[in-house]
Amino acid sequence: MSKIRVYQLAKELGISSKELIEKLSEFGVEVANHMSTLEEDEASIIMEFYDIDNKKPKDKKTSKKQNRENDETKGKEAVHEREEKKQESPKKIISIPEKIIVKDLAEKIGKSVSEVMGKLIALGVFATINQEIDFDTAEVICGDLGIFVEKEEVKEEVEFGLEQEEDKPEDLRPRPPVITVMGHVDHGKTSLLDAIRKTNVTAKEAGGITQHIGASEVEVHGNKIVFLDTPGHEAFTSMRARGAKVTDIAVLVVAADDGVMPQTKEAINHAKAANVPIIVAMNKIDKPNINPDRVKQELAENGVLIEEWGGDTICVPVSAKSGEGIENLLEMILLAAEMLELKANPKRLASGTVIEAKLDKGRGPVATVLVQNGTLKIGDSIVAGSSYGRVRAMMNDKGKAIKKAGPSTPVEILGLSDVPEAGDLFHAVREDKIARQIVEKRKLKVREENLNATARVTLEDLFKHIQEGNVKELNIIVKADVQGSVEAVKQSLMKLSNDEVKVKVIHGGVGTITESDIMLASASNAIIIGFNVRPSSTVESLAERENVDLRTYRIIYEAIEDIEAAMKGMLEPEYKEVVLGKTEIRATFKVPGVGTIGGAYVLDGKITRNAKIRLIRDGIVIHEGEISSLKRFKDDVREVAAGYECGVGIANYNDIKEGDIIEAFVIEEVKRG
Ligand SMILES: Nc1nc2c(ncn2[C@@H]2O[C@H](COP(=O)(O)OP(=O)(O)OP(=O)(O)O)[C@@H](O)[C@H]2O)c(=O)[nH]1
Repeated sequence: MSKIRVYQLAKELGISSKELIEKLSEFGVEVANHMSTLEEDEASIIMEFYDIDNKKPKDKKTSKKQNRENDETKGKEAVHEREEKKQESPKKIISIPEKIIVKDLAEKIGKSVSEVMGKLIALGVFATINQEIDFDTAEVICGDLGIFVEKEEVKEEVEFGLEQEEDKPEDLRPRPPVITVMGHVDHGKTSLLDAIRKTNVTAKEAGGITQHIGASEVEVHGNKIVFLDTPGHEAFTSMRARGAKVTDIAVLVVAADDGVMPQTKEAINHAKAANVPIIVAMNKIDKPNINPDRVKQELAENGVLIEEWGGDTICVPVSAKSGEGIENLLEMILLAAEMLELKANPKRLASGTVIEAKLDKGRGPVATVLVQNGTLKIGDSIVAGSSYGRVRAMMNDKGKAIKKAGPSTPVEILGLSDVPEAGDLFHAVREDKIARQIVEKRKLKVREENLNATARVTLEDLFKHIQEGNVKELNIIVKADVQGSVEAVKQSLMKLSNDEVKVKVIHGGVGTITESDIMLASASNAIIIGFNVRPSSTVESLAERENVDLRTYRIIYEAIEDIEAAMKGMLEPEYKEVVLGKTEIRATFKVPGVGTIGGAYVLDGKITRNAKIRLIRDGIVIHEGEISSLKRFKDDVREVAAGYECGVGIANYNDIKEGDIIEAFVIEEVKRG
């Protein structure tokens, strides 16, 4: 038997937890309450005392005969109890939340409040009728009352009314397909999108200027098709990674003169992984020396078998340059969409995905959203990722203000509190309050996750995170003494990006490392790099508390080397710096033939004669070197501890001023575990 909770053991013994707690106390085992855990030996003392079969305390004087009689009666009772169970209806399991108010629990399980409270008191829990009890306690009480309960999975959606009820079949209407264009670089994705939009410019839209909002609608014989403007499988997959499923059909652009290339293969795999059907647009057919058959062969080799070769993938020859085949491609898209029977319910509250978002100086947060179900209207309260608000204005892809947007409509919206991220899902909700509550809850969750130290990136374990696929972006904050260094570091760091990890400098600035830098790093899981700047002790301890990896360097290339090595899993910090303490210069004295000596006070830690030091003025390192003399009164000393005064001389350095801080440190070898 392993560890067991008091209430569980009480249940096994068929006694109340209160009774068990009292009994445990008699045996010298003090427990706090019914939820306390008992060690194996503690539990076995009690098990020995109680006869588990009888569920009664053992009476040592009971004769064997009596025991036999007891057994017989017990047998009879058991048979009777069986018979009784047969007549009972099957037990229902009641779902209750993580926390529940006493009277709500009573109502839920169909018992009187006094009955529930009675059980609570028996457990040693003195809760009032309006007080909350946790699931574990509720489970025990319900168990005593012969009711099975299970923990309710409270989904945010359900809690806040985002619950997606099944649409009724009669409410469903056909909706336009949403297309992503993918393919190898230079095979003509952008040209194809442009050509498609051009074929669609009607005389009414004079000048044919298409507003760039992240997605555009084209109309073919009265049917709409929506194209996402950001071509490429990276955008497609990054959305998908965020849980958004936006694309109905992928158009795979393959240049007829080039064939299947590495990114074509990637695009195929990404579309397949998402279960999105592919239509091949064989582009550049206007060019001489093309070989469509070879391209089809290569496609087949990569798992895309086109119709004329017995497969089910449509292949349309096109030229984005001359416009040839574009109409045909659009018709084929409509045909394929028809097969998919895409439907949505325009009657419900809108939901969909954020396609693009930015902060506009004049208009505030601007987001392009694709409505995927329901109808979005001006004035609707919405929540998108960690932002919420009311739709103040809506604009379609032609730049026209609109009042409502149905399924498969891309619209630019104004009115959000913050800039959401591409790939965030959005929902219209019944009232502002709900939107706000959802966002507050989401932000709290993000913060909690960020506080989870194990999720933090440090250079030491960066490689491991990369290999496990946990890190796709390495966020870095750069602080330096001069702007030139900030820029230089930023540039060099960004160049370290590779296929697996994007190195991103999320913030850079001149000056010492501040508390706000630490909080930014903490919220964005970033590493802080400082050049010739030192954090104050307060900032250092905040970094420690927030588990932020903070590193300071004197030479730029050393930082770059460290990060590069960390990304390759070869970081070998054989030595590390250990700060001994900080000493403040309170006066200076010129000593002829020696130089400037600082009259100093050790603020924290200690200063030692053989330590290395750096001289810090207003958070900026102005000198790094060694101590030339350390004295208390007239005597040379090896070290001076916090709270004592001393005289400090710095080797070959005289520019010491009142208020300067001397940070003493030693270099220690790091034992790599
Ligand atoms: N002859 C000919 N050239 C084309 C055609 N389509 C595109 N091009 C040319 O091919 C080159 C690449 O086209 P893009 O549309 O920029 O290709 P892309 O796939 O969007 O490229 P990235 O955006 O860089 O990935 C450009 O020089 C186009 O003018 C076509 O149908 N015929």
